[in-house]
This record gives sequence, C-alpha cells and structure tokens, in this order.
Amino acid sequence: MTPHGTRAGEDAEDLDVEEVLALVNNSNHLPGPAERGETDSRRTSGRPDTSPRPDARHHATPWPEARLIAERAARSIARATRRRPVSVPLEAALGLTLAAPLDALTDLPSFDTSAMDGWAVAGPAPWDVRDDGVLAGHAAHEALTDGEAVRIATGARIPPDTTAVLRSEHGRTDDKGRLHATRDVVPGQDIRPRGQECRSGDQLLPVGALVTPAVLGLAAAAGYDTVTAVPRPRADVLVLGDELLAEGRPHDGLIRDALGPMLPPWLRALGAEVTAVRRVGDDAEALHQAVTRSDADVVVTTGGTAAGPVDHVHPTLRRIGAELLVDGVTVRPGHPMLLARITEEQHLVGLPGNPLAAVSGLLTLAEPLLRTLAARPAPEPYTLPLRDAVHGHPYDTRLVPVVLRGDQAVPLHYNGPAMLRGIAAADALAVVPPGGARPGQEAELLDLPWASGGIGVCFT
Ligand SMILES: Nc1nc2c(c(=O)[nH]1)N[C@H]1C(S)=C(S)[C@@H](COP(=O)(O)OP(=O)(O)OC[C@H]3O[C@@H](n4cnc5c(N)ncnc54)[C@H](O)[C@@H]3O)O[C@H]1N2
Ligand code: MOO
Repeated sequence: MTPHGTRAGEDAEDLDVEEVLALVNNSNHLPGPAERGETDSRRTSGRPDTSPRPDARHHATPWPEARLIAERAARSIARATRRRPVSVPLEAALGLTLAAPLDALTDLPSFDTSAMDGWAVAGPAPWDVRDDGVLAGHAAHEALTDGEAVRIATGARIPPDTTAVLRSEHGRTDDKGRLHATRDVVPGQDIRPRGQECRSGDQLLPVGALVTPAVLGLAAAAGYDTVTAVPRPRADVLVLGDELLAEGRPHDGLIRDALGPMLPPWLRALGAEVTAVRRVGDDAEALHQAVTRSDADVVVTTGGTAAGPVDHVHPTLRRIGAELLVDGVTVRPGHPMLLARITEEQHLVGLPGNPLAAVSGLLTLAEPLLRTLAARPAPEPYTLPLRDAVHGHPYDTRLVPVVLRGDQAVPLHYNGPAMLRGIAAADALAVVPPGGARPGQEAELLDLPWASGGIGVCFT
C-alpha cells in the first residue's frame, strides 16, 4: 500500500504526476527474474534476440523489454505534459495514488473521549452519581467535582476534571445509590486523550500511498472531504471485428464478443477510467475516425493486429503517422501485440483478437503503461515452483494460466490463444521461458487482479 520510497514534507501543490512516480518506486524497483533474463534458459530474454530463428520477425521485442518500453512511454508522457494532480471526493478516490501527503486536519481524537460505556468518575470512590448522562455527539458536560460520577457512553466527551472512566461491569451501586468500584481505578483509565493518534498537521500518509478502503476511512476521520490524487488515465476501447455478436449464442460463423465485456473492468483494475467502449467492425475508415477523435490517454484496440485483409490497425497507425514503440513481442500467446505513440500525450495499445492473446497484451503492455500513468507502485516480482512441466515455445516467452496451491503454481489446461477457460479459473499467469519449464522449476508469476486485490477493492 505504501510506496517503496517516499520523501517527507512535500508541498502538494508543487508535485506533478512524474514526481509522484519518482516517489512511488522508480529508484527502488528491482527487475523481476524474467526482466533480468534469469528464467530464460537460453539467455535470450531480457536482451535483443540475436539468435537465428526460422520465423524471425526482426522487430519483435523481447517480452521483458516490451514491458519496460511501456513503462517508459508513460513516464515520458508525465514528463512532457505535466499531468496535474486533482482533488477527488472520497467516494471517487478508491484505487488512486495520493499526490499530496495526507496531513491530519485535526487532532485525533479531537477531544478527550471515553473508550468504554460506564461512568466518568472524579476523585476516589465512592461516588455520587449525577442524574444526567453523557452521550457521544452531545455537548460538553460541565466539570465534575471530587466524589462525583456521571454515566458516560463510549465515544462521548469526557467532562472536565474527570479522573478515570469506570466500565459499567466494574461498578456497583449500594443501597444509598453510591457508586463503588469492584477493582482498582487507575487515573486516566479508559480515557482516550485528545491527540493520542495524531496532532493536527501530523503526516498520516506520504505522497504515493495507494487509496485503499482503510485510507478512505482514515482521510474521513482526519477531516477530509476530498484528497489530492493522481488522476486515472482515461482509456477508450475500440473493438474490431465484423464477426462479433453483442448478445445471444454464436451462429452462422459469428461469435460472441468476449473482449467488450472483459476489458473495461480489467482496465479499471489496472488504474484506468474507461471513457468509451466502441465497436468499429472491420471498417478502416471507422477505425481511423475513432482513433483520431479519441481524446483518451490510451486507446486500446482489439483484433486487427495481424496481416490479414481486414487487419486495419497497422495501416491506420501509418496513416496517422504514429510511432510504433513495440511492434510484436516474443511472447505466446499474443505476439502480434503492439504499442504506438499517437501524439505526445496519447498512446495506442493494439491487443490481438484471440482472447487469451488479448490478456497477454493487456498484462504485457497496458498494465505497465496504465500503472505508471496512475503512479501506482510496481508489484513486487515473485516466483513459485511449477507443480508440473510446461511446454515452452522454442524462442518466445509463454504466459500460462496457473492456480496457486500451497507454495506451488499449478498450470491449467485450456491455455490456447483463443481460450478463456483456463484464465477464468486462474490466480496468476506463469512466465515460462523459451524451451519450457521442468516440474519444480521456479517461475515468475503475474498476479491477476481478482486474486491479489479482490473484486470489490480493485474493480472500481
Ligand atoms: N499469417 C499469419 N496469421 C496470423 C498470425 C501470424 O503470425 N501470421 N498470427 C496469429 C496470431 S498469433 C494471432 S493472436 C492473431 C491476431 O489476429 P488479430 O489481432 O488480427 O485479430 P483478428 O484476426 O481480428 O482475430 C483473431 C481471432 O480472434 C477472434 N476475435 C477477435 N476479436 C474478438 C473478440 N472481441 N472476442 C472474441 N474473439 C475475438 C477472431 O474472431 C479471430 O478468431 O492472428 C493470427 N493470424
Ligand atoms: O498471439 Mo496468437 O494468440 O499467439 O495465437
């Protein structure tokens, strides 16, 4: 939740997104095993692939490098455009990154508070119990004098000159109505003194902290109605393909659009605000219009990345003069994925149409891009041993759905590029190096958002 590295005492107004990023994890991010090329038995991953390949596509980027390029592309936007932090109401801030430190706007507690239901007592026992009582949220009670007690509720203000709070289960009233303690009373007991948790102005959380449900609660308790945060990058989704149905069963060579329903919540989990989902068919003109009219930070297309007669993504990018940063990645599935810079402020992620290939592109290119734009910390890389052997591609990294059982990753079947059955049951994707993996071999894992964060927390 907290950033890996933070600076104390930042002036919120002077911070922009790039600076927040620097605080989140720039200097402390350690490359994962795959980024270091360690899981790659042929030592081809993590550096340009110079080995001879029968199907060499010279421009294909090694998988670890593709992720770094996507991250760097986002950093260059932050630098070029100085995306400014925004003030966000608490109810809309879940999942954002703080762009200003959360400094207490009040002492907490803001008054001396009773920690228990019972009596506020003054001086030694026995005590005469006053007729009135003190409830939470009510006006201050007048001062007590020694030998007096007053009924008090948890959370109520402590009357001036109170010695201690006596819990209701520790008090006994005699036949004259006087209150006695059934155990020793220590001065100050069960009183939460004003400022016990913090003083007004204390830093509660630094720049770069992720706004979780607990942070929302803390911010509210500390007096905030809004927080200063990095805005979510806006993403438009363009779904290509004339063969796609929006409802009903597949028929007559037509299939259901699986990506339209899947991508928006997944993109939100990666930190984006999804501003539009458009179906543009296999119409080059419609794609051109949709891309050039989009003012989102990231345009995500699905399908049309290959070289078929109606694969319009590359021609459209050429037509608008976009710069291809990644044009194919040495990863299976998903190798035709691409990343292009459309303008200084706008990128396009081209996901292949095969649904698991699209997931691969999402996690390879969209995840680092959106995470960096949202100034979220990079997840800590980790590995687990694979329970079973996994076939490898001869040259490319494979991403394979796995479930986590104990301290092992169990590879799932139904992991073909056109299948979602494996990923729908998965906790993570295992990064399998070229050549494959033996049983017991450590594999880097990419957590899926529902496994690491829970639906309610991260799919906001
Ligand atoms: N000659 C070659 N053909 C192909 C290659 C290649 O290297 N040379 N690569 C294959 C690979 S790998 C992939 S992945 C696909 C990528 O194709 P596109 O990105 O152009 O996607 P489409 O052709 O439009 O569709 C591929 C496949 O996916 C289905 N699809 C598309 N959109 C959706 C959707 N929203 N929901 C469900 N399914 C979708 C589509 O019907 C096709 O079956 O290219 C290979 N070809
Ligand atoms: O990217 Mo493709 O899915 O490898 O078939």
